[in-house]
Amino acid sequence: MTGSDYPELSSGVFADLPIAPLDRSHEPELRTRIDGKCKPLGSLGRLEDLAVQLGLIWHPEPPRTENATLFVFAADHGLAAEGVSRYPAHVTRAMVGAYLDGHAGANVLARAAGVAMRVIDGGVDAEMPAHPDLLDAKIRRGTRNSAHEAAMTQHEALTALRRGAEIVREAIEQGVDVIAIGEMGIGNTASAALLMHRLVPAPLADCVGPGSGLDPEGVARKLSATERAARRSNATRPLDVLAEFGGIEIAMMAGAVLGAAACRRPVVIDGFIASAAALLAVRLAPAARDYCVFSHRSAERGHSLMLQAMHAEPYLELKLRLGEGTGAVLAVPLVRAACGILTEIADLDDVLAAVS
Ligand SMILES: O=C(O)c1ccc[n+]([C@@H]2O[C@H](COP(=O)([O-])O)[C@@H](O)[C@H]2O)c1
Ligand SMILES: Cc1cc2nc[nH]c2cc1C
Repeated sequence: MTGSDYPELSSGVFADLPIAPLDRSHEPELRTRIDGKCKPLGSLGRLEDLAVQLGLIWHPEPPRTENATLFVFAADHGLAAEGVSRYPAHVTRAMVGAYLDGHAGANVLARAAGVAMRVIDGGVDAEMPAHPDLLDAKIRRGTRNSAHEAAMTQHEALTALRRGAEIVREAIEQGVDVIAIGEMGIGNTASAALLMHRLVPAPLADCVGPGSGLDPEGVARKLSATERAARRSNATRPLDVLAEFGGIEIAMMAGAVLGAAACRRPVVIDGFIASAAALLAVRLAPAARDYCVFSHRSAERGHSLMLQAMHAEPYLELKLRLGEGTGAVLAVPLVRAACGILTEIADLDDVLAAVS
């Protein structure tokens, strides 16, 4: 970690993991290599920029993208009691069961993309039965209701951040090349909207949307619940904003971004909620932005503005709004393709030499 503003982050898991910005001095050499490939100059468009990003992340080694893992962080939200979601809170634990059974949207899309998947209970509001594929990292059973009180203590928020970073660091040590992050948590678009409101910053009305499917009346109810939460605290410092408006899974995903960046690995960001976590990570450690690959533009209102705040242009526009990391895994084949530009496409000189 860098930034003396955050002595809390300079201890524990972050102490030995400083996040270095990418060394852009290697960019011209990477561009020259890509320009020398057997294709018209610039013809692979934005994939070439992604190849450069991967080349810089891995420099001086060639990039690797074979082993990709999606981390789905699950947690509940006290704010759900305010009627901010179309769906009841117990959907969170039901969906964790579906991931473990292997038949949820995330499982199917991850398999289609050749991405492994891990499920983390960061704070589901239930005693989850032990399961070999479920990582128990529960901080507490859901956050507190941020319309009435802080969602988390500073200690809980920091513990969740650290745990997210640790999970990713261990995975990287075991050979994961590409990290993808996603989430499950009924009510978490309200929490993400509050983080966005303070961290972009932007008016709440530009941050709050239908989430998993509220009608206009529901969106108005969600806006007034988030306004009540916002009136309770004027926090703007990222760690305070996180503790106030919470999201244990959001904290863990932010930690995952910081962990991936510290270990110099690309981290593929899913939709609205995962992007709020990336925004938090970037506000804590701006250099973490260099390691983020923004997968898709969610249909959720506010996502475009949030992406803009990070100067991010996502690769896919599929009107997805499922979450769970579904958009992130769909972008992994693009990440692998971009890697192949550097590592596999033949040089034009060699191709021409074969016919001369
Ligand atoms: O990723 C997105 O852009 C996205 C947009 C809307 C909803 N979701 C998912 O829906 C849930 C949150 O919706 P809500 O309405 O309960 O706040 C949560 O489990 C997310 O994974 C996800
Ligand atoms: C069924 C269901 C699955 C989800 N996955 C992510 N958010 C979700 C919300 C609902 C309601």
